[in-house]
Amino acid sequence: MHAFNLQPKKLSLAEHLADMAVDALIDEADLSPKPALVDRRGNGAHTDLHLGLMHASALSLWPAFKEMAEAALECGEIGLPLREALGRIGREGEAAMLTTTDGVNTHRGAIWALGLLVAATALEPESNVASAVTLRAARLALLNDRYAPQPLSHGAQVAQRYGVRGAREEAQLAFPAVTGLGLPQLKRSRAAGAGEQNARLDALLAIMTTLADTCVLYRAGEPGLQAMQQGARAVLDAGGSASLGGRRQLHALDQQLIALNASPGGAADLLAACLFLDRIERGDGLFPGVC
Ligand SMILES: CC(C)(COP(=O)(O)OP(=O)(O)OC[C@H]1O[C@@H](n2cnc3c(N)ncnc32)[C@H](O[C@H]2O[C@H](COP(=O)(O)OP(=O)(O)OP(=O)(O)O)[C@@H](O)[C@H]2O)[C@@H]1O)[C@@H](O)C(=O)NCCC(=O)NCCS
Ligand SMILES: Nc1ncnc2[nH]cnc12
Repeated sequence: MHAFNLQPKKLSLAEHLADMAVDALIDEADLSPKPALVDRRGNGAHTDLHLGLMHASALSLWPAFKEMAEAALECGEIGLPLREALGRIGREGEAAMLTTTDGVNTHRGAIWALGLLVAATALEPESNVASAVTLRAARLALLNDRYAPQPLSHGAQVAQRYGVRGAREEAQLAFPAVTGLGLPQLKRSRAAGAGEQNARLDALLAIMTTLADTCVLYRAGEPGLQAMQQGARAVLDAGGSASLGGRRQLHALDQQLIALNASPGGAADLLAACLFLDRIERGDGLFPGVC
């Protein structure tokens, strides 16, 4: 008989989904070199963020993601009770994040996107194709949470000023930047032989080519958004991040966005959503060992 039990603990579905959401956030944070974002090299365009803080923030969200999955399992269907439970848990998750980061907004958009996707997966784990999961998430996002405060957030200010779609609409439309751009690019770059890190960078860039990132608009206006979209397109047109030409364009984009103080935090959140959905689609350990 062994002194230690070496059998891995069986995870509940909710725990497993929370693990996958946190893993996606940590993989996003670690991915380097991302233009103007926090990564292994440094803080990008941020003075108040660093990699350790992004990791701590991601880990602080595990209980919220688990609770969101549990709420979905308990409710069992898309409806106002589940939407309002997710809103409450999301707000508590935001509070936990802000306590961990001493008030710095690290993952507000990610709580929203991944929270909806975790709940949508838990509702029907066998229906794990990205288009089906995002459709369920959209149906949840379309419901009106009566208890949601209506602060004049950065996203709301920018939406008023420029008439763009922000994080709410991205979810309500079933995450077109993820299913139409990020995920297909991730798969194309892998198929073309790019290494995993470069395939993920290409997926981020594909999202950046068209996203109305309200973080960029708030910090750097329309010139910042144009620089982000055109610069990301230039990297992909030059052969992507695995090619020498693409790498040069990526370096130029990083410099340009930092000079403009334009950090694509919304695109980073959607890359995390993309990595989460990729794992869900592949069923990475989702069913065996899960109780
Ligand atoms: C519905 C909400 C998403 C609120 O949305 P709204 O647009 O009103 O609010 P914002 O506070 O602006 O947050 C939106 C965050 O979403 C990310 N984002 C931006 N553009 C997009 C986009 N086009 N599509 C998808 N996602 C997008 C972005 O988050 C990232 O950036 C944050 C860091 O931003 P940064 O500007 O650097 O930092 P700040 O401190 O805010 O400003 P600076 O002073 O530094 O310039 C970081 O958090 C990333 O995650 C936007 O910030 C939703 O949040 C909501 O209603 N929540 C309530 C609770 C709830 O219902 N939860 C549901 C649980 S499922
Ligand atoms: N890596 C990152 N850098 C800055 N803001 C972010 N928001 C989400 N991920 C981010």
